[in-house]
Amino acid sequence: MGGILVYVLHYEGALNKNSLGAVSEGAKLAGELGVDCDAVVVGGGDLTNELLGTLGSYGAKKVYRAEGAEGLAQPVIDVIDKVIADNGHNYVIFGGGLLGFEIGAGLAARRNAGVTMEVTNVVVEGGKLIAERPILGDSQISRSHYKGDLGIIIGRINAFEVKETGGGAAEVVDVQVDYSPWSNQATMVQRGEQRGADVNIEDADVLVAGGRGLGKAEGFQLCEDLAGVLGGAVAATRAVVDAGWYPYAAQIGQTGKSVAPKLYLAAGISGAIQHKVGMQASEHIVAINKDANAPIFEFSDLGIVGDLNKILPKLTEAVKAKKGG
Ligand SMILES: Cc1cc2nc3c(=O)[nH]c(=O)nc-3n(C[C@H](O)[C@H](O)[C@H](O)COP(=O)(O)OP(=O)(O)OC[C@H]3O[C@@H](n4cnc5c(N)ncnc54)[C@H](O)[C@@H]3O)c2cc1C
Repeated sequence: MGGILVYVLHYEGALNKNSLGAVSEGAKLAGELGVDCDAVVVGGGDLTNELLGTLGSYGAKKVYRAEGAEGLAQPVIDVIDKVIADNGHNYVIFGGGLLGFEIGAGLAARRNAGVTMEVTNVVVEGGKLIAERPILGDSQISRSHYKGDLGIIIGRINAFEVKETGGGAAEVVDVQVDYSPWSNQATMVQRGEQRGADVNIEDADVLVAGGRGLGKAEGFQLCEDLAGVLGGAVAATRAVVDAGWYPYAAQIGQTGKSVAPKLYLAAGISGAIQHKVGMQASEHIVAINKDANAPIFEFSDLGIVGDLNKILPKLTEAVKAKKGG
């Protein structure tokens, strides 16, 4: 039986955290199947043996390295296609994200494989992988069985936990690829930089989340002030991200990130199911909403009915005073 191959994204000499989660998950599953988990990377000179060797500590046995354009789907599809043709992997795992969707879909078409996206859990049954994904507003779980030689699994962002296994350096294997004539027709013109994109909301113990109740983009200053004194970070609902008030990197929920901080303070957020699924695992949930019937109060530990414009600055001052500043 072939092994599991995981695509690893990188940017400016650093490996992507979601991809490390996918490698950790792939290694765990490979252990249960009795096969190897390998990784594949595409890029240029910053992909050193030293950097790629570190994937061994997340459970990767070999790392296949191809020189090519990073950040575009078609060249990566060519590379993965070649690695599978040469080594017979039966599953490919992606950590998620738009590029993962595009590569996974292209690879499925190229190799006539099954593909499941937004996967939150993978289990081994009868020597095969089964991908599970929430459906119908996350109220049910759908299970994908794969027939044929290849199954493609695209995770939901942050669904797979990063785990170091303590393994030694992975072996780096260079792959020569004849790119398809169309694969290098597109070039990366610019990578978007987003305000707040550098904030790591998954690792914050305290999140102050803002919704449409903030009224306007500038309203986020109230959340940033409170998050600042609490040593936390700022999160957002899809409604405000879609409105351009805050970057997508901070979006919590079904189509954003899933978080589990010690404290999740929701200001001006109604508590829609699609938001709830991304934050309900928080240890303590505090909600501020002017509507006493807002759904968020149904799953909050503490609810404050009132105007956030008055409450947030007072909270910030109170925390500052308590800290003696
Ligand atoms: C397929 C799909 C996927 C989705 N994915 C996501 C997702 O990942 N994440 C997500 O968040 N949403 C998602 N949504 C959208 C979701 O359904 C809701 O529309 C969204 O979460 C609402 O955002 P909100 O709470 O900011 O806005 P609203 O629902 O408009 O709520 C604003 C709240 O602010 C309160 N308010 C107003 N003024 C004040 C004030 N001065 N003081 C205090 N409170 C005030 C109001 O009472 C209200 O409860 C998705 C929807 C679909 C269909």
